[in-house]
Amino acid sequence: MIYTVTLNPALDRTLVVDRLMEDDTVRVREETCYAGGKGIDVSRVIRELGGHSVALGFVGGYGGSHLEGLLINAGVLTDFVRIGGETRTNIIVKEAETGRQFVLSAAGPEVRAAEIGALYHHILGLPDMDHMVLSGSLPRGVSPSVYGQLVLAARRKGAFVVLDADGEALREALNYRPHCIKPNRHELSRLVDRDLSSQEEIVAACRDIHRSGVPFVLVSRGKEGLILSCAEGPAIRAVGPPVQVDSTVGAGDSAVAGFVLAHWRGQGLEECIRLACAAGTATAMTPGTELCHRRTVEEILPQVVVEMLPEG
Ligand SMILES: Nc1ncnc2c1ncn2[C@@H]1O[C@H](COP(=O)(O)OP(=O)(O)OP(=O)(O)O)[C@@H](O)[C@H]1O
Ligand SMILES: O=P(O)(O)OC[C@@]1(O)O[C@H](CO)[C@@H](O)[C@@H]1O
Repeated sequence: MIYTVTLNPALDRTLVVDRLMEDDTVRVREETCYAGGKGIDVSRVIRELGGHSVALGFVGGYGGSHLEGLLINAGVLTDFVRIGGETRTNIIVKEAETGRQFVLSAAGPEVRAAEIGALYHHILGLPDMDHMVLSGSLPRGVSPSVYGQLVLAARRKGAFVVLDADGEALREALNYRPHCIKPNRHELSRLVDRDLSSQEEIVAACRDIHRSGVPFVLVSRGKEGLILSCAEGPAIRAVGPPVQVDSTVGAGDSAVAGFVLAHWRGQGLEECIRLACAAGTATAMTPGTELCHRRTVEEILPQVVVEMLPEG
């Protein structure tokens, strides 16, 4: 089974307006609400692509019940720990006239130490853990060392662990050797403490990370696709076809979902990065925080160009 962990889930509410204006009523033309947060997005895309996972993490209050209900309706299995605080709502405002999009990300509830302990023990007791995806920002009250502890727990249970985090949380977790991390270029630059722009610089940074015991680094690069750097063997690059982009929110999570699902199915690394790229590209074509559609992913899949990079 694939498990995903979202420590700070969110209801993602997208409001479409004609144009934001000061000192006047701005009417909302359309409104959508999805269960969000990075690990939850991964679970939703895995389901859309025909796979199964269990979404873990913290939910609380009416927002938490709403989020859980949305996931159940979407056919996503859930096994959350309930907390005293209220699950956050993130607001995305899209201006129909200009195409501009504003993402307002809420801090979310404070999580108590006892609640973190409950999640940790819950994870230790889970059966059949093949893959574990740890994704997203940390809620208030949770120390940056938490991902390291969760990586360790999942590794002890024999899982292949994928981590999509940033800053101190990512840096600390590397000591516990997740099998794969998924930074974008900016996250990778922060991690190695130097500016990375060219493909060669990115691959060299990944090589540094392999030396700390992480066998795979999947770097997402927006419309330039993805690079999968492997501790053993050449790096692989995937680039999708040109598409009409609407909103890239959730594209990175969709790429993680494609990679993990293909890996869970036992497919080779080239097929894993191909599905990652197709899912990310298909999500970039949907509005707001809507994620990819299976039919679009299947159309894009054969158009993704996958190639081995020369070893340097
Ligand atoms: N503008 C785009 N055009 C085509 N494909 C895109 C575009 N943006 C993203 N993608 C696809 O989605 C993948 C993941 O996107 P991106 O690199 O933006 O991840 P990210 O920065 O982690 O995103 P987020 O944190 O918003 O989920 C890319 O590697 C690419 O395959
Ligand atoms: O605040 P975090 O945890 O970094 O990210 C949360 C979030 O922006 O990530 C997803 C898109 O990647 C959205 O569903 C959600 O609102």
